[in-house]
Amino acid sequence: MSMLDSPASKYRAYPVLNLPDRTWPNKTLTQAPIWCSSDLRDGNQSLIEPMSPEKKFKFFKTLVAIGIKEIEVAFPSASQTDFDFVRMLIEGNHIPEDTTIQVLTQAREDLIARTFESLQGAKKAIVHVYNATSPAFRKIVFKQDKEGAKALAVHAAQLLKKYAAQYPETDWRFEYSPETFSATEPDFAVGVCNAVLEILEPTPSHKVILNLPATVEVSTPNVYADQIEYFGRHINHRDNVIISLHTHNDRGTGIAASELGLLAGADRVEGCLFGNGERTGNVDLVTMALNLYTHGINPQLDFSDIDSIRKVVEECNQLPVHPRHPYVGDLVHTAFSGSHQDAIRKGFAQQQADAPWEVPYLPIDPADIGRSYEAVIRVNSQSGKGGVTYLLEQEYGINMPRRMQIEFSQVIKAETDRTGLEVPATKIYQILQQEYLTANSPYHYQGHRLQESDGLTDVVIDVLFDNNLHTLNGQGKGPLEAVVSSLALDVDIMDYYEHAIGNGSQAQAAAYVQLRQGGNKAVYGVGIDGNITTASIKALFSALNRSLTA
Ligand SMILES: CC(=O)SCCNC(=O)CCNC(=O)[C@H](O)C(C)(C)COP(=O)(O)OP(=O)(O)OC[C@H]1O[C@@H](n2cnc3c(N)ncnc32)[C@H](O)[C@@H]1OP(=O)(O)O
Ligand SMILES: CC(C)C(=O)C(=O)O
Repeated sequence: MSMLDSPASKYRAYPVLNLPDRTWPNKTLTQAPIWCSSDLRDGNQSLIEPMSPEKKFKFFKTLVAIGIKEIEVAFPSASQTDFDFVRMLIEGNHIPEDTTIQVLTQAREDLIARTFESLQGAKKAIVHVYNATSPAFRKIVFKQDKEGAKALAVHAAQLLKKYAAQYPETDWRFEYSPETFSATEPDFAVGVCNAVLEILEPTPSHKVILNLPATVEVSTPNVYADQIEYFGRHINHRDNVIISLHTHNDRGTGIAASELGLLAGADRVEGCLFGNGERTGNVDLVTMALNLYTHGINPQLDFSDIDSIRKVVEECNQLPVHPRHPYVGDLVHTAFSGSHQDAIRKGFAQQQADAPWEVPYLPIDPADIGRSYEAVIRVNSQSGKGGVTYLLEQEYGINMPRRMQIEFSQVIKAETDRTGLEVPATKIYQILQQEYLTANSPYHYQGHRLQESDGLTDVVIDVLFDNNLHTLNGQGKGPLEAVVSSLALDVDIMDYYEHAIGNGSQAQAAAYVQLRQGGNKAVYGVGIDGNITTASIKALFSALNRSLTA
């Protein structure tokens, strides 16, 4: 078997809705939707090993801490484990006042009865019932016509009311999903939902949630948005209905579909953290929320410590989050390539604390979600001077002059080309030491004494040369000129730069000297010392030795 030359013989596009007066393309998002996590139900039902009660409880507490107020915690009629989990939450009084648990059931009386039993004693709860309504499901799974599918939904709604009446101590809310909504004829989906509403009689205080799933994503996100806008226009009791989105990601556009669905008038989003869920996953609530945040909208969810949340999710789902996953992946705030690093480094340098975020290539300030800046720049053979410079600045306080950045990045490039590996900051500093700070041959500086008179500096320098101690004498307008004069070599100083590393009594001076010796090409040397003059003299010898041994 292989791919078909003519896939139309096997696959076809789903019909699209004719909605020429659609309004959603001209809208923008201005506020967060109602969020509902389906991690403990849709997420859980798609795992290789469903979560243990302990893991579910840990996940539940994490969802509460994030600030999610509606949490689909189980499919209680599916298993004793799920049933017991709901009981544990209720009997253990683990549900915060401002949080509502939600549970799912098929539209079957035995399952609905068991579902209500699991919720006995809850202060409030959402019971969510579904049946698939699309032509394929009617034909293949249920062997029903349209009337049959509608009757199943209506009967389910009647059962919700019947069983809710048996547990009057609970404040009940209801949710109905025409499963496979996005593959259902839009007018039929509206018809089924209107019939359900006639039974459930929504009110302003007890709105009914109509959840419109892209159970399998079958079209481009604009088609889903048209379906949502059409639904919102035609559904009865619109003011007492919460339109909820539940997108999956089969075509890779689950987030786009939910975002466009919100533009099209939806009020609520169901999904899972980091996009876990059946097949390619449910819509990722974290990405949706942080997409709002990076447009300046408070998502009403807290991801200030995104890595701790990821840790819990990975542990509970036993699935890793991809290193390229938006906002949270290990590599998503990291630049390896030279031009990105250069722009990021300049961006950080120019970013004012209270100004709008404007660091190139970083759509979010990693610090806002608890990430350090450590991993923002990493160096390999794709990197340039910006990355090397950034790491030395950040990790070691070394701030090389521009021309030395160019020279030193070539040294690092030679290393990355040789090994093909990343070079971490520690290794970069080690190379700086080997190449510059310990360039002690043939002149190994031992110490010096200075004397100033009449605007001139006299210097006496002790150096090891050929393993013998030599004392050199020189005079000049400053220490460096005096040292150069002591050498009796053809040396021109081309560039000099110095700065402090750290502050207070622990501060050190870093000095950079570029010199040209004889006909050799100009090279840099670096010296670091507690004394600025000593740092400069060390830098001069570092440059001289590098030139003589080049
Ligand atoms: C898109 C979604 O994610 S929907 C949620 C899916 N989640 C799950 O299924 C997880 C939990 N499910 C389960 O544990 C089981 O499927 C149960 C307990 C619900 C039902 O188990 P069983 O009674 O053994 O039925 P089974 O799993 O084979 O389900 C298929 C039957 O349910 C019927 N069915 C499927 N969906 C529905 C529905 N929403 N309402 C009513 N009946 C339905 C099918 O037509 C089929 O009936 P048939 O046996 O008469 O042909
Ligand atoms: C039950 C429904 C909401 C569902 O999970 C889906 O359609 O994906």
